[in-house]
Amino acid sequence: MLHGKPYSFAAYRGSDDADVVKEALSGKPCPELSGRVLFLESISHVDFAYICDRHCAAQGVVGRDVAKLDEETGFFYIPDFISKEEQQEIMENIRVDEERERLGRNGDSKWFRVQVRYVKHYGHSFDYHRKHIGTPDLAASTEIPQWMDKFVKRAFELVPTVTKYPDQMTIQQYPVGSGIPFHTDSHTSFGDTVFILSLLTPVAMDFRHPTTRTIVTKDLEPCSFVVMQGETRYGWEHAIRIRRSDLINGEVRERQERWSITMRTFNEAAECHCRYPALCDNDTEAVKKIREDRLAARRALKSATS
Ligand SMILES: O=C(O)CCC(=O)C(=O)O
Ligand SMILES: [Fe+2]
Repeated sequence: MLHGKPYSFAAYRGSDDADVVKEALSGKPCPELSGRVLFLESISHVDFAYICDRHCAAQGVVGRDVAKLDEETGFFYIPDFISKEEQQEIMENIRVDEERERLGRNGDSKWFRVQVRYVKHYGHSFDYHRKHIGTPDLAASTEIPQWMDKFVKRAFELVPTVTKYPDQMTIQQYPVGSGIPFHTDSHTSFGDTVFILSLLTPVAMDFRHPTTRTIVTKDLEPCSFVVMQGETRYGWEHAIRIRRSDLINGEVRERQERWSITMRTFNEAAECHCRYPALCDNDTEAVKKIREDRLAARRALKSATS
């Protein structure tokens, strides 16, 4: 950037939107600027959620300045949700399914590496590049495994606000030192409830509020279960920091390999009408296109079957 030259920044929700604008405007005379030529460049590290939510807060869209996450704000934490024996059972089921799937597919695996962690999807896959539901071939199966059934039923019993049976599940393996960057689970990919079952070792999960930048750290113990709904699910981001240890109650705790199982419901309409626009992907060009494509597919199916 040259000194003494004026620059402006525009924030987009994703690089696809930024690319569309660049393609349409850059290097061309702009009638609104008396024909002056605009030169656009894109960068990927502006924290658009922060900028956008500051703007929304000024308009009173996001009102609350909370520094706590609890059941009132949609954060449910259930320690010892499963027993150590059940944890063993789950790890064994993961291993057995893996063997069966490998045999069925001539050794082809549905485990994928994302940064340093490994992920495997059931029911619906997730495309981390597009930040939305991925193609069916990337999922290990069209349903979530039957061996999770009793745990889902347990969640229904323990958390009365859980009302929908999940149809998407992701198993993740976190090697020591790995994590997941700050994100909110895509609003238009999934419904209003996200489950996290933590396996084998503990980890600190950070939640970040986009307006206040408050960080709330929750320690996720092995065998614990988290339900995220409402404000926690839609209005905060969450992350597991990329590091080899966590500071818990003033003590350094070395990390060990961790596993997790997350479950969600598929958002068929790909629409979201939440009160948290800064973290919502409802109005992005990419999601508008997804809605159009799904509608076209439904129409094509209808005309083929009528
Ligand atoms: O593994 C976890 O505990 C959380 C994973 C997560 O946030 C996600 O997959 O969206
Ligand atoms: Fe997440």
